[in-house]
This record gives sequence, C-alpha cells and structure tokens, in this order.
Amino acid sequence: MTTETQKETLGFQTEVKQLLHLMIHSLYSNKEIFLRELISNASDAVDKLRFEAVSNADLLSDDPNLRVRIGFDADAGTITIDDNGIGMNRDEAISNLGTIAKSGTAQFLEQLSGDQKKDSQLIGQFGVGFYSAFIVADKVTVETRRAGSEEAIRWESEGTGEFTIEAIDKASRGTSITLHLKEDGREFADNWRLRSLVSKYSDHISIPVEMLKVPMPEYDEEGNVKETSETEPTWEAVNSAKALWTRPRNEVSDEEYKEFYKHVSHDFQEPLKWSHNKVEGKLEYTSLLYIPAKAPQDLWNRDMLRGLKLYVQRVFIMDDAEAFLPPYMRFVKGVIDSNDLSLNVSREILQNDNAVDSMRSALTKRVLDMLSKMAKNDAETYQKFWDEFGNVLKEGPADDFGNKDKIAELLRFSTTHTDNAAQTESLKDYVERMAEDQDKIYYIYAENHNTAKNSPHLEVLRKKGYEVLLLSDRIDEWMMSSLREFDGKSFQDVTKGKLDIEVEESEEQKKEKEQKAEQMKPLLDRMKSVLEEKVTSVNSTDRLTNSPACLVVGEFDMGLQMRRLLEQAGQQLPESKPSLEVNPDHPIVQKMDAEADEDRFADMAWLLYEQATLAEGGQLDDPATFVSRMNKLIVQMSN
Ligand SMILES: Nc1ncnc2c1ncn2[C@@H]1O[C@H](COP(=O)(O)OP(=O)(O)OP(=O)(O)O)[C@@H](O)[C@H]1O
Repeated sequence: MTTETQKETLGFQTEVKQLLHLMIHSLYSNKEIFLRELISNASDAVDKLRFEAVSNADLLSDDPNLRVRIGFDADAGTITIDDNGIGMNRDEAISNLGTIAKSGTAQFLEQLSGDQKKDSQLIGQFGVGFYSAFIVADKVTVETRRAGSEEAIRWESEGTGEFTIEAIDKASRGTSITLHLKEDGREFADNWRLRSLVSKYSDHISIPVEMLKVPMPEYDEEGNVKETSETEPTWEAVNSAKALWTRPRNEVSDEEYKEFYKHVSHDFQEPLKWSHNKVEGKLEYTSLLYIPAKAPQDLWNRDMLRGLKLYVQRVFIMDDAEAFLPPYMRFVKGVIDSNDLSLNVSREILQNDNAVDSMRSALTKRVLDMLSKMAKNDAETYQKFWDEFGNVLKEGPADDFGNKDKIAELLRFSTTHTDNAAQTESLKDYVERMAEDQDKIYYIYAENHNTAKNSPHLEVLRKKGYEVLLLSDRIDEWMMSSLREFDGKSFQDVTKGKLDIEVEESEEQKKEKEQKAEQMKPLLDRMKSVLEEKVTSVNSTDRLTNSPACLVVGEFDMGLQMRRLLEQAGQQLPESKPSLEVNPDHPIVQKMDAEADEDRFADMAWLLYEQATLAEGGQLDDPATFVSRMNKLIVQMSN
C-alpha cells in the first residue's frame, strides 16, 4: 500500500466545529496567543516524554536534548513549531486534535452569545489550546511520531469541518506543526516578532525554545558588509529555559508569574494572587500556588479535575494531583515540586503517603494565609475572590475541622446590616457591631435571599437592633452545622428553639404578659386541636411584631430547609413537626379568639399555619384547599 492510499478524511466532533467557528470570530483581536498555546503544548509533550523516560530511558537516547524549535518562511507565509517530545500515534492524533475531551463543553458552548467581547473572555477561560492555530492559519499541518514508535502520521486541516490523516516517514520522534498563515496572519512570519512573542509569553518554559541564530554581518576595512562563506545555521535559545518555580522569588517578575499561570492553568486571564515558596528541612519542596480570577464551569462539582501539577525533582509526574489540597480548595492552580517523593509515584500512593499529608496541611495553611492577607490588605480583590469562589470555601468548615476558625474569618455574608443580597460582611464586622446586650450571632436560612430577608422570624431582632446573617445558598445550612462559635459567640438559628432575647420590661408589663398568656391558653388549645397533625404545639410568642404566626423547630431538630433538601434528594427522614408560634397582639389572632363558629375558626387556624409555611419558603401539601379556604374567607368578609 502506498502512503497516498492511506490518506483518510475524517470529520471534527460537532463541538470542535462550533468552537473553531466562534474562536476565529471572537479572538481575532488577540491573535498572537496562538504561539503561546502551541509552545505550551510542546512543552507539555516534552514533560510527558521525560516522565515516560523515567521507566524507559531508551526513549530519550537518540535525541536527548529536549527543546522546542520555531522556524518560519516569510515568503511562503508559514511558521513551524517543532518539538522532540512524546509525539502522537494515529489514534491519539485523531482523538486529541479532532475532539474536545473537556467536561462541560456543551454547556460552555451554549453560553456563548455572539457578543465578541463577552465570548472572547469566556473562550479564554475555557482554553483554546491547539485550535488557536486557526486564528492565524487557514491550513495547519501536524507531522508527528510517537516516542518509541517507527510510524509517523500527517494530520492536516483547513479548520472547517474535517481533517485528513495519512502515514508518512518522519526521521525523529516528536511533533512538528506548520501553520499556513492567512493573509492577515503573515505579519507573524518574522524573526523579531516571533522572538519578542517568545520572550513575552514563554520565557518561563523549562526547556529551550530555540530559533535560528541570525548571523551578525562582518565588515571589511572599508565598512562594507563582507561576503561570508555559508555556515551551518545554528539554533539558539530565545527564552531563559529554567523552570520558573526553581528561580528565586526576587528574580521573577510579576509578568513572568502571570504568564506561567496561564501555562499551568490553561486560563487566559490573569490570576488574582500567587504564593511562591521553597521549603527546606524535614521535607523539601517548592510550591507555586495561584488563585484564579474566574471560576471554571464545573467548579460546583466536587469531582471536577483539580489539583496541582506535580513534579518530582523537576521531572513532570502528573497533572491534577489532587492529594495536595483539600476539595474545598479545588480552585487553586499551580505547581508542586517535591524532593521527597519517588519518580514512580502514583495517585494511589499519593493518597496514603505521610509526606504528602504533611505537605497538604502546610499547603492548605499557605492558601488560607494567602486569602487572609488578601482580605486584610486588599478587600476589593478579596471580594472578587469571594464572589467567584465563596461557595466552595463554604465547604471548608465541614471538610477541614482543624482550620475552621481560620476559614470562618474568611467567610462573607449578606446580613440585615446591609439588607442586600451581596455577601460582603465578615463575622468580625458582625461581632464589632453587636449590641451591648447581645451575646449570640443570629442567622436565618431560607431558600432565597428575599424569603430570608422578609421572614417573620426577624421581626423581634430587627426591633432590638440585632443583626442577622441572611443565608440562602444551598451549602449554607451544611456550613452552619459545622460552625459552633466565632470569637466566643455561639451561632443561633432564629427559626429554632427559644430565642432568649431579653426584652426590657417593667414588673407591670411582665405581669400583663403573664395574664395575657393565661388568657391565650384556651385559644392556643383550640388551635392545637385543629392543627394536631401538623404541629407539636401552638405557643404564644413575642418574637413577632407584624406577622400573625411563624413556624419554629426544636433547637436540636433539623432545619426545615435542610429537611426539604434531603427529602427532595429521596432520603427517608424520621417524622418531626415544628411548633406554631402566634403573635398575641395581631388583629387576626385577636379576632380568632372571639370566633364562635368552629368551622370558620378552623379555616383561620389552617390559614395561619399555611401562611407561616409559605413565609419561610415551604410548600403546601394541598395548595388548592388553601386557595379555596382563603376565597371562602374573603367572600365572608366582604358580605
Ligand atoms: N505538540 C504536541 N505533542 C504531543 N501532543 C500534543 C501536542 N499538541 C497537542 N497535543 C495533544 O493534543 C491534546 C489537545 O491539545 P489542546 O491544546 O487542544 O488541549 P490541552 O493542551 O489538553 O488543553 P488546553 O485546551 O487547555 O490547552 C493535548 O492534550 C495533547 O494530548
């Protein structure tokens, strides 16, 4: 069979077609990033080869000097990025360069709007990788040979719907990518342009990125350029070719840190903060941790690929090594380079290794410190962080008991102080604002912010001037179940148990209250007998001012929201009923007391119960009966 007959045409996965189309149209103002992406891939390919060579040294032996080379031909309008890394076999080329394996791709594509500015940001966050070649090229040719294999292939595409693949001869392992530049991409086939892009974007790459040396002209005695004899072209490194994290902190510029972040994270945007540390002593390792500016699509998913790029003594071992940070820090990106682990370390070994455990707890502290410092010194940036990642950090108190006090300081809440849904207030702020006679931190949890904010349960606290945390994120109830106290003050759910709020009252008022309670008793008993199946008791309360009634669960019972969530998730829970608390001063309650018609009394009692359920975001078992009951009362009232 000749090489020619082996040429096959295959179609791109639908998502690739969509991405290519959108990318070409939304990234044209930032064309030059293609070079960074392709060099980054080449460097990853070299890292992978180095890793495989740990157990199979032969892979390296014929061509041991790992590097990326960039060549160009201005007349032909081409640029070639050539690496001697791991290469790809036929199947790998088809799946790696014809599909997108990233999770959440479909949702991501759905979010794109056609608005160039917004889309380019989103695409940047998603990472375009190899496909960015098509921003500047109308044809891309990839020739590649996998290390350890004799077979090589050529992959070629014009970036529309399909690509071809054929067997070729290739003298050495690795991948060579040739971009046939579009008319408006030809500016890049230029020596100085390419050199400056390499310094700008790829200086931190740990292997040499080489370009042909441009011979310096020699002059004769009269100052004319000497005709020199043709010499072998020589390659020279254009970058500093030293793994960035191995350099001392004071020798790395902010720009370099930012570029390196883009390389390890595949994120186009700049990170919010980073922390670079070399640890010496019992354990020796270097870490470079970044806090990104934007959350990825699947951050909510605790199983998303996460973790640090792991190196052992400068040799790349794996991406997404998740053992070095707890799940609630899954937003952190970066590198860890250890001198204590073996080059053959596997994910399983990492899970059960004492050195890894120690590193994990030190790195966790480091991230918490980085966030604390940011919160203290740069509240605006911290707020940006919180808006993106707060919901993940909220898993912290339950996940990481040992650090829960530190995490508590980092939490931000919406509270009745601002009455705004934005989560901007810290517990420290709250405690500083606490009223003199207040000894607890009050909170309410509801399905959404407005339900929390307008809950009848807040009435007495608002009257007293006590601030209440307004919680409405799904994770909040779980988080609060792990937070016992802050700064010596315990947390109190305002919908649970007794509130123990001291209301200043004279002896006379106290007496009056007792009398009123005594008078209320028959009414409460009547209500209880109507609502028997729904509530454990009906009590008089002074926690309400404007509303007639609210539901309260026992101090140690599960909150009503949590119960609903678990029931929705199909869990069988033991029966537990709330109690109904009624406001003795409310006109409806007073009217009920005088109601002689037992049927009408029952309707009113049910309505109070149902209102209270709705007000805290609950659902009625029988909404139709509620509506007809209400209509009946309205008709009676208007007669
Ligand atoms: N020079 C190369 N040598 C070997 N394999 C490569 C090379 N370039 C790309 N690949 C393979 O193609 C895959 C897809 O590359 P692509 O750049 O699209 O995605 P990525 O690098 O995995 O992530 P990102 O899209 O965030 O850059 C890579 O994961 C790698 O397996």
